[in-house]
Amino acid sequence: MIEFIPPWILWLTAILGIIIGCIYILITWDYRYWMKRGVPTLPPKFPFGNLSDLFLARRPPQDFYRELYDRFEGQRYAGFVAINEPFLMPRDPELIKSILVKEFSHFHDRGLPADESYDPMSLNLFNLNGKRWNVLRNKLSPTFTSGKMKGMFPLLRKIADELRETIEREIAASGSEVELKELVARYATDAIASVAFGVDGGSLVDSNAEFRTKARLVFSNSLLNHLRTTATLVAPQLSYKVGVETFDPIAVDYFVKVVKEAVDYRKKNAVKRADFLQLLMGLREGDGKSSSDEILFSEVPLRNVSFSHREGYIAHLCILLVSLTKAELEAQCMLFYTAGFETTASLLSFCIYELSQNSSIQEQLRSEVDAVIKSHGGEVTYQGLAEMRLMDRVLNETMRKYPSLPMLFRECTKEFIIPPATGDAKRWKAETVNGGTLIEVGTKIHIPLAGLNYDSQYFPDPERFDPDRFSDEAIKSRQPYVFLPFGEGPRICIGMRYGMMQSAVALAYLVYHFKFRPSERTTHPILFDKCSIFLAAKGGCWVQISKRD
Ligand code: HEM
Repeated sequence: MIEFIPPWILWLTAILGIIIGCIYILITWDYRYWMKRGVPTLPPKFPFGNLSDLFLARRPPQDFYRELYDRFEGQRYAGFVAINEPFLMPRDPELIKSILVKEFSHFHDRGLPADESYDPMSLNLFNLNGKRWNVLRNKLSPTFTSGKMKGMFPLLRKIADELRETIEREIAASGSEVELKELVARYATDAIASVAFGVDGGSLVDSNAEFRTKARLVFSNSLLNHLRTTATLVAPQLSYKVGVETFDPIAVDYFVKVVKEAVDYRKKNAVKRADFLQLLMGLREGDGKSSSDEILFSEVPLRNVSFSHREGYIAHLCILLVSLTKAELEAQCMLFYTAGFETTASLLSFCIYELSQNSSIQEQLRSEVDAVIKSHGGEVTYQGLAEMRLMDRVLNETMRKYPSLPMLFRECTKEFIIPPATGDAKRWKAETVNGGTLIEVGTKIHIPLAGLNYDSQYFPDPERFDPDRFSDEAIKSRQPYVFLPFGEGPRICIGMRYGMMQSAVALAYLVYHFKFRPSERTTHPILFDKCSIFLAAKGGCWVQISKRD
């Protein structure tokens, strides 16, 4: 038979065989990485390692990380492989604290690509590493000071009122059954457009406004988008090598155009606003004095810096003096735009879904909102929001049950040894360093938020929606570092306070004007979308909404 096969086919088959063989060896080379170190693990499978279910969208990311966490009950940490990159999953809150805070100098990066030649959008604060991140973080921190937040408040209130009007229109046109996720995403999109860029997003008025349709592209739950996000987050090195882009290129083009027009308009008309875009424009033009840290830094004379630190000091100073490039400015805008709506939309929609299922909590919250609004002259005010204690607990409990991201990630940037603990299983001496585990530079860390949030030793009866878990006493009596919806340490979410305020304003409006009941279109307990690394309900988040009398 073989003589009938043309030789070129034989050659091609042989070459293909060799290529596949090489890829196989390359990917599986380190599959015994954790086993060799005596770290609890599961056998990886070609080609996705331990993350096949995540990559192939066989299980929602939230459920996936929860199960991975639960399988290693009693262990302080476990090790896995994402395609060919080893990652550590810490379970112990003390170890988590070390990684995020105490030993931050060993774990200051997320290990994501940040390289203009690969993708200019990767130069954003979330991706940036080391000193570049540090400098930019200091420069951007003034975006959400208390003063700026107060300034944003009237804008948010106006958009929350537009949300109310839109829901009323929606009910009048299509009945009381409403899909909330998209509605509140439109609110959050318009809010960030207005407070950060001074632009009218117009997506509440028109669901097909370009600002919204392009935003949808970034977080669409298509398999392709799922592969892109998952690969960038959990196997960044490989994604970098194969050129996976950070955001959808059509959305990027549109948004870059919007930012350019806004910048040109402000320059041409000498318009200045106290917002994020203005801050960035100042940095772009070299007016970097807005960061208090920077001023502090430049005021330290060189002679006062110890000799061993001079090199770092000078390097730092040089970076500070360099203003933001055009690509850096656009990358920050794109990140703030996208970070601002998906997380808030997820939080608000799950929150209202839970309120629709728990009518007594809904009523208690409504009583609180009514009372505070009444005591503030019939208005939702900045001060009034701070007085809504149950509101804060309800939002926190929502983030416990529905964390936007199923895990936090870091990369080890300086060798670290996890010290042994008394309860650790016995291991061969050769596997350990002074009885501890050596974490090598480049090792990725995935902190399983979804697992911690449902661990019954920290949150008894975890499926129950119970805002009292976040009363002052309950927080005090709980082990710290088990609830981290915004992350922790120097890389904590920069938009945390704004995200909470934006959600609270909308929730106050919604609870004040409407009542919510369960809809049969969304199951209870909720099923999550398998194709979205950001937590999303499968088929949307439906509730029955009626106007209050
Ligand atoms: C409810 C709303 C939000 C949630 C739940 C959320 C959650 C998170 C989480 C979990 C992280 C990773 C933190 C870590 O690794 O320790 C993060 C980082 C970040 N978030 Fe948010 N976020 C929200 C809203 C926002 C908003 C409104 C913005 C901006 C307008 C924003 C901008 C960012 C940025 C820039 C980072 C990267 C910070 C850095 O690496 O220095 N987030 N967020």
